[in-house]
Amino acid sequence: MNEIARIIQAHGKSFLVELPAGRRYKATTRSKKTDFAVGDQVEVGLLNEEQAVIERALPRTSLLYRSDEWREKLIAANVTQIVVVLAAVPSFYEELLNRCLVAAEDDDIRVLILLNKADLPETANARKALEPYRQLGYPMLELSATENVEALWPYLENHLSVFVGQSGMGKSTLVNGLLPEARVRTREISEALDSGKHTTTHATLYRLPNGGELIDSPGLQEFGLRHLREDRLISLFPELRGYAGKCRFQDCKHQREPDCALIAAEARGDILPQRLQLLRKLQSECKKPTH
Ligand SMILES: Nc1nc2c(ncn2[C@@H]2O[C@H](COP(=O)(O)OP(=O)(O)OP(=O)(O)O)[C@@H](O)[C@H]2O)c(=O)[nH]1
Ligand SMILES: [Zn+2]
Repeated sequence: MNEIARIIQAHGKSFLVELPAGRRYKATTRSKKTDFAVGDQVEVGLLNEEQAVIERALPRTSLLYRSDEWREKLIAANVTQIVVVLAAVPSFYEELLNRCLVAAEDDDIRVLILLNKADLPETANARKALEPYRQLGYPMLELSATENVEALWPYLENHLSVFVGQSGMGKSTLVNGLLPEARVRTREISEALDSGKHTTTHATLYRLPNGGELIDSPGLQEFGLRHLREDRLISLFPELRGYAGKCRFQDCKHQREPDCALIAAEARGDILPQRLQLLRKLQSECKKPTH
């Protein structure tokens, strides 16, 4: 008899799935099909006490992935909130933050910008750099994972959240602070699946005591968004979308065309140069609409 399970770890072609009551199985796929992600609800057939086969994924409410010229990589499925983890040290890439914001808008996912390492004096500058994003309406929280993570709990309630951020921003430290026991347990499982290799390079889903769930994803240096449709891009920038269709030329690329509404808005200081810059960059990276 088939059961519905949740993928809680993905290791290439092998997966760890969990039934609602908590029982875990190593799972493989029937065919070569491996495009399943942590967070997926899947129908599985149980082979024995330890092993299962994934038959298919149930429809997803969201799918977060990155793509570049060569490949696509699934990050997480069914996520309802992206927690972008940033810190002043090592310094964060503002473009990566912006790419997360765009990806979240595309999938209708909520965002929380989490400025970690609040104990460091450098945090004052990072806070200043992030102020424009707060003004755009993105919720922001500042804390120190090594000191106290309590302030994060209310944001995680009733969400399937994913931690996204560059290496070194403190994602693992946050998970340790939130769930000291779960983390150790998962590392053991992870090592078993990987036949003893010590690794923390896999996304893992944790159930939270308050009803939410949390996915800790490996550090991200790049967030390719080639899969976004070029004609939808401007709508993924909440403060830019109002300018759509207001340029002199209908097919304006907002580069140096005369009477471009976006260039004018930037000159007035109404929009952030780095946001317009990313829009332009994505326009040249992304999928052309097919009519
Ligand atoms: N001062 C300070 N250091 C922190 C804080 N949180 C994490 N760190 C340190 O930052 C470093 C990186 O933390 P990790 O939790 O390993 O970072 P990560 O984001 O999980 O990195 P990857 O596993 O590479 O993706 C470690 O040395 C932590 O001790 C904090 O709140 N304050
Ligand atoms: Zn324009």
